[in-house]
Amino acid sequence: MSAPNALRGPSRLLGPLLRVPKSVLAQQWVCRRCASTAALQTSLAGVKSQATQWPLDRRWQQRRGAAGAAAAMLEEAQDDPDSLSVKTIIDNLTPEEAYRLSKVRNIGIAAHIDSGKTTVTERVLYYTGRIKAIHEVRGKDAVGAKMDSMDLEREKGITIQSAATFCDWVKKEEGKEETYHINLIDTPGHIDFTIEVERALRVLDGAVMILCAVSGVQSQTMTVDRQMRRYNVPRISFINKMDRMGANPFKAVDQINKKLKLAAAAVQVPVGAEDEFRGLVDLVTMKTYYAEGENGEILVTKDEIPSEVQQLVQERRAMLIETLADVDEEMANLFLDEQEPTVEQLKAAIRRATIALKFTPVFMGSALANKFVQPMLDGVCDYLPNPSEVSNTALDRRQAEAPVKLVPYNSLPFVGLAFKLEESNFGQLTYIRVYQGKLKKGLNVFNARTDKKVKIPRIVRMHSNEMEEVSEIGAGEICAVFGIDCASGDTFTDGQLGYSMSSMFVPEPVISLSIKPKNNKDLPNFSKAIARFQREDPTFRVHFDTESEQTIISGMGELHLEVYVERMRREYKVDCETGPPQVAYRETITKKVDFNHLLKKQTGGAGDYARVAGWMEPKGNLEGNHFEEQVVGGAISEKFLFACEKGFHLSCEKGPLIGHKVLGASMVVNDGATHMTDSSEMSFKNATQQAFRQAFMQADPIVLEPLMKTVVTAPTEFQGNVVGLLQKRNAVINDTEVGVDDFTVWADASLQGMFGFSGNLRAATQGKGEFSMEFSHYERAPAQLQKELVSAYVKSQTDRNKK
Ligand SMILES: Nc1nc2c(ncn2[C@@H]2O[C@H](COP(=O)(O)OP(=O)(O)OP(=O)(O)O)[C@@H](O)[C@H]2O)c(=O)[nH]1
Repeated sequence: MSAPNALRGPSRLLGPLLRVPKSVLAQQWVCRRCASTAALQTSLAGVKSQATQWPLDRRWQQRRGAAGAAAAMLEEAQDDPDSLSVKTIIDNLTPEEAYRLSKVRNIGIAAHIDSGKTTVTERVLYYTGRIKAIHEVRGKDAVGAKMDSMDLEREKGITIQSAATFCDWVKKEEGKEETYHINLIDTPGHIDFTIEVERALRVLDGAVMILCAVSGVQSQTMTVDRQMRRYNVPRISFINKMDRMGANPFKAVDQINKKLKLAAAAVQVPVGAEDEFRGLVDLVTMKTYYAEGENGEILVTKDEIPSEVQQLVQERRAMLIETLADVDEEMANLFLDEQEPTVEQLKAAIRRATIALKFTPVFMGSALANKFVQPMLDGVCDYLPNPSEVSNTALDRRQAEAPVKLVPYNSLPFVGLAFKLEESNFGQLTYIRVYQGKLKKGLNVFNARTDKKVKIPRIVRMHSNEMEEVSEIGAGEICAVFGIDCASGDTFTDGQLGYSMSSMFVPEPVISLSIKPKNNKDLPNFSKAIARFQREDPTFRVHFDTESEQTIISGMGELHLEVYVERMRREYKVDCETGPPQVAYRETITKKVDFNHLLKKQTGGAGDYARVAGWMEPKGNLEGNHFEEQVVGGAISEKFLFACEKGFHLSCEKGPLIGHKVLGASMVVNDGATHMTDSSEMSFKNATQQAFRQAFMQADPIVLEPLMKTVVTAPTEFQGNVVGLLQKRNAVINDTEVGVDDFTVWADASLQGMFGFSGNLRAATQGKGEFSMEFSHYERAPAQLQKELVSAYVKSQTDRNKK
């Protein structure tokens, strides 16, 4: 049996847009080979037609009465752009709804690898009474932290999947107690699992950015900073590991200001340092806290500020006020009038500036030493927005995709976004952020992409891998539902609204491997696992390469793919064989070339006739490819030109030089000829593909390779070893920073050159070095590498033709 035509060629890492129909076919093909129709169906279900037919505006008009004042207000607000402010919405909330929302926080915890996200989250759960005992990441009791529920996470001591939980924090202030409901997502730090951070930040209203008190801003801090900016997520910062030798929170504050270019100021000053770290002075209230109790659960507040930090407290408080005055008008006025702000004025200014994304207040503590996670939790309540203070919009597909504001009223029609899928023992679990209206058990909801109606059978609140069943979830909250078939990023509405929300940013994979089960009897489980992983993780891609007859998995890095191979073994009992990792090369052209190509075949019956002429040239950038027709006088009719364009895009999927995708090529067709009977869409498509191939090869084609931003950190004594390792791999070192006991190197390195680096680094640093790599851009491959790749491709083509 031969593979479908469209799939001929490896097209290793198919792009997300063009890929949709092709990957469906690819999955079909993989699944057919694996003889698993169940897997085929599930794979297909994930990538249905993008075309959406909206249900008519059926009940909306009739229901307006029922939705009441809120709906009328919203409609008015949508009609009048000036009234579309968050303030209008808040001012019109009923007191009950305003109160409910003011006590909700949806937050994420994001940071560089090993900064202590999971350890902090464990303390949050403990202090809020969600768990009864503290267990450590890689702890001696072998239980492991609550949020690292996967065995693999506990063994490796890293977070692989983000985990959601919720808790109630009773904030005590001046004898008053207020309970806040916090939905929290702990995200992985490793760049290979970056999609988990993307999707969490897409739906959260605020974040806690954790930094290590010794290392400060690290490479992944910069990545999460970019991600928080991408989704406009306000953040507070928490400097963890204050107990470590060399801890310097103010260096980290400085780095947030300078490296992240975000105004930051400490809102606390430590009392004692490193293993003597014992207290904190709050610069807003000017009170001192000490942690007592077996697990630091008792916070003792004192009015006196210890004499040894009094001067530092004055300096740092002045810096806090000055920094705020730079970003907040009210504070600037007080500052200019030389007035001392009150506690309320300071808190209000920090809150305004944080929510306006202009400032981050910096808290500090040591999660492992059970010190001062509670004041950070107060900071979440005081300074991060509630759901009604964040602007969320959808596109109204019935109104030419006009942006519409989503309002967290319970009484409005339901709108929610499925941001994460996970297979559980009870079936597919879909995490949903409810933006508007209520999600109720038994409610019929419509998937905005497929327009399919589904009934919500079960709603749960997640607590890591445990769940609590609920009958409804209010606007502005996060939950998970069972039994709905959808893809990550799908919008659900109750059918009255034609709304669709933007999905999260999905980075392109850069590395691939061939994979097959060691044992043929495992094929059905293998395809089941592949279908599941693909559905859950949009950065994990699979296609079948018809030339090598291999299944190819692609992802964000070696660790990413390793984890899936390991999960296949553990969760599906399938041992796999994998090939060496492959790089997602690209091809492009470097000069302009004219073409004039005639396809003419007469083999009895209807022939093939198509002539296409024009030119190919570099597009000027590497963002996709470009096709244009400039035919005058009807030399080629409209429908044949459409076929030419199709031929062009097909050619770009598999370049003539080494069979990888083409980037940055532009093709203009400005002339041609048609035959009365022998011309067809097929002949024009084929003629364009042939012209493309010839012109491409004359246009000095080159291979592009992915360059990776690489950051290595290790104890200073290993600096020579690490630099030597990087140089051996032809990395270009851009910067080095030597800290108290660690040093960090920033380098640009080719992905190919970095294969297997983690093993070498481990050996060269006694396992103490760590590194991260993130795709930066494509760059021309060295001539020798291009030569090798071209000859390997030519050989594989010749071998194939001989078969
Ligand atoms: N000294 C010290 N070590 C800490 C502190 N907090 C966490 N650690 C340790 O740092 C290591 C990493 O902690 P995790 O909580 O797993 O860090 P993470 O940021 O969740 O890690 P990833 O999700 O894998 O990026 C563990 O060995 C912790 O015990 C702290 O306050 N002080």
